[in-house]
Amino acid sequence: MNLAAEPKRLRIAMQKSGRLSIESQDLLTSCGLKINLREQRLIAHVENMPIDILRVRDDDIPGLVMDGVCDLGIIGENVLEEESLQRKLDDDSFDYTILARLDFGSCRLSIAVQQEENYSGVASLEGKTIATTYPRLLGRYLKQQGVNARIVNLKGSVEVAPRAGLADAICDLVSTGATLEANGLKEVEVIYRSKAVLIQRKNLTEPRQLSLINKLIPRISGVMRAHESKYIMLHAPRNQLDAIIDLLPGAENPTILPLAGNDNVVAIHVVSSETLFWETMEQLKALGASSILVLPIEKMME
Ligand SMILES: Nc1ncnc2c1ncn2[C@@H]1O[C@H](COP(=O)(O)OP(=O)(O)OP(=O)(O)O)[C@@H](O)[C@H]1O
Ligand SMILES: O=P(O)(O)OC[C@H]1O[C@H](OP(=O)(O)OP(=O)(O)O)[C@H](O)[C@@H]1O
Ligand SMILES: [Mg+2]
Repeated sequence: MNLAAEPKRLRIAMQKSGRLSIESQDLLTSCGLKINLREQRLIAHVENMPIDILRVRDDDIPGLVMDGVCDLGIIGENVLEEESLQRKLDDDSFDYTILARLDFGSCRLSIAVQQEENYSGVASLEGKTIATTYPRLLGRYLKQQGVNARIVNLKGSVEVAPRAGLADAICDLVSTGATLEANGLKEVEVIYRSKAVLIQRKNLTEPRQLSLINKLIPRISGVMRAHESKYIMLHAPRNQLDAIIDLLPGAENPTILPLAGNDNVVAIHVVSSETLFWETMEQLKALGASSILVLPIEKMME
């Protein structure tokens, strides 16, 4: 067998274990990739497509894609942007393309100070020490704000730095704010908002790989659209049809079906682009609707 003539398998890097790993894997699985992750291996083969999944620390993913070791990567924008800024400073290459902004990994990079501190704006950080895992993003923000502060680069446990006397403030990822609260800190400035993204390396030219990517992208959009959408079914009295349809979010073209043996009631089926809130369900019920079902949608293609 002539191995050199074998087309290369597409390599996708994703986080092995952490905040992005389950959703990255679920996304790929929902796109039809059969991934065998039973073994704790670095590389997992996709059984039904010429794709390999590399499972690594998230910090390594931007570099693996920028250096062309992997073709695609799923990564938080915060880590991607930090790596890009670092590479710019080092005069290193930092080329990539964002193929899709994903619907998970939402968080913000924020500056926080001790709860009892009298914070009066970003200027009050002048001359202070700020601990962070994101020195380049923080450095860029402080420069834009014209503030001189000392940045202490920590790889973890940033939130304990003020109490440990290592810093006056921190700059760390926040989602619910529970970590800050548990450590006696308050969020005072949001400096960056992040989501997970799918990135592609530059200079990817192999036709078979490009056609695989062109197949994956609409599937990813379809999965994300399905996550946002719901299939709603209900029974409605005919004389309240208009009022009921008005209450259904995104129900431009509902399907109206007759019910056997009852001319006064119809079934309404609708794909809604939004969640149906309990309040709306209660209003529907008050208008005489019954048997209201809200179902998740697995896949969508238009
Ligand atoms: N609280 C959060 N809520 C939502 N997304 C988050 C949250 N914290 C982090 N993220 C996103 O998930 C990414 C990975 O976070 P995680 O905490 O798993 O990283 P890590 O500890 O550096 O993992 P690794 O061991 O792979 O280096 C972050 O870079 C960010 O994009
Ligand atoms: O605002 P919250 O909802 O509390 O989330 C914020 C925390 O989440 C992340 O850490 P994670 O829990 O992933 O653990 P890690 O510090 O080990 O990465 C992040 O580094 C914060 O510490
Ligand atoms: Mg990491």
